[in-house]
Amino acid sequence: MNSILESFKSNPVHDLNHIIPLDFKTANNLPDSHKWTDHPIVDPFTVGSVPIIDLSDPNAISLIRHACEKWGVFQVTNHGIPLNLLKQVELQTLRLFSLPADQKVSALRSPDGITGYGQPRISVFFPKMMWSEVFSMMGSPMEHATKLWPHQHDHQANFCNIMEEYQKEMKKVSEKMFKLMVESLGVSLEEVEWLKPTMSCKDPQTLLQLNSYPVCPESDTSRAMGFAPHTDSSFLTVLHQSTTTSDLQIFRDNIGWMPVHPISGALVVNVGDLMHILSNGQFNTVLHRVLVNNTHHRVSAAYFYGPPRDVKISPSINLIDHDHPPLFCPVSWKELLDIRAKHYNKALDFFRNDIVTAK
Ligand SMILES: C=C1C[C@]23C[C@@]1(O)CC[C@H]2[C@@]12CCC[C@@](C)(C(=O)O1)[C@H]2[C@@H]3C(=O)O
Ligand SMILES: O=C(O)CCC(=O)C(=O)O
Ligand SMILES: [Fe+2]
Repeated sequence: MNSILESFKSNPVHDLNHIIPLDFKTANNLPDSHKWTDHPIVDPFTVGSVPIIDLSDPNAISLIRHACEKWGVFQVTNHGIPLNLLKQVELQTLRLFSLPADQKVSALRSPDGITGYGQPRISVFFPKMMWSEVFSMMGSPMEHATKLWPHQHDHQANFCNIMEEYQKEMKKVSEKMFKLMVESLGVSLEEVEWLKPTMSCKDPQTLLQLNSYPVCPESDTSRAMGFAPHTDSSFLTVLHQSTTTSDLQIFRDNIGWMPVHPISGALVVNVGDLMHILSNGQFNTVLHRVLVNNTHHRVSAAYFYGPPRDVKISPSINLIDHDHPPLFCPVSWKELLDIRAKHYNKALDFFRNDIVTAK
């Protein structure tokens, strides 16, 4: 079974120190284990800002194409997700991460698991720990909710209902964004046949991850890292971020790091590695990171949208000709994750036709 769950089983995290987060509530300074070297911030006013696309704009498709090519990220408005649901997700997220540490640890992600509470998966690639904690789910989070709130059945049910409803809405909006991106490339939807209603066994693989960045106790927050630089491996990621601070940043070649300022009600859409492959390198998989602040507890909800199990992604035949040979060989999401588990952000090179790399 070529699914992303299998990838986690075959690449377990051996060191519990990379799964169990710090007890942020009791930390009154930034421990050495969490001190990173300085990472300078670029002045946002000199370099433009991440495109904002209104989905009801008649030019939305060409704006999406431009944003995916030049930025690899954009913010969408008029996406159809009820604002009240976004608020509810944010409140439930704050509530979950405000629980005592031992209660959160009772729902710990297992070393070879994908769902539950813990540190970001990429922690194993860095010598320093991140100032963050995450909770991931695929479908109903009930199994974990019963551990988080063992005596509060109402709360378990509330949490699960909101998260399930949110995943349903995210699936719809991700599918919409995926179709718009594919269409904007001039690629026929026939090619991505698993989107057809008749192919119900070919469901996309998805994951919802709630991220928490507690208030940093140090005044010089530049020594802490909320989420280390990475690209997402999915086709695309739809992110809801709390509006309190501008800690999410993207990296642009020849410019540097720049912020993705939160806009109330808007969703951030990241192009991921698999979309970079499908577009034969035309769409840019965006490198991003999260800083921390010393005033607000920041939360976000990231929905990763990828192909069904066993489906191999390769550059679209519509984008290939004599002058544009396929840059990548076919790869499933699981195969990409297997290589990322060992080689992290260098993984894409392993599937490039013009680079021979030993796996
Ligand atoms: C669906 C997935 C995307 C992800 C790997 C995973 O299988 C589960 C965790 C996801 C996540 C979330 C934070 C950033 C990221 C790079 C990570 O380490 O874990 C992504 C993974 C990814 O995009 O490869
Ligand atoms: O918290 C954020 O804004 C981004 C989190 C992120 O990049 C991720 O979950 O992959
Ligand atoms: Fe990400």
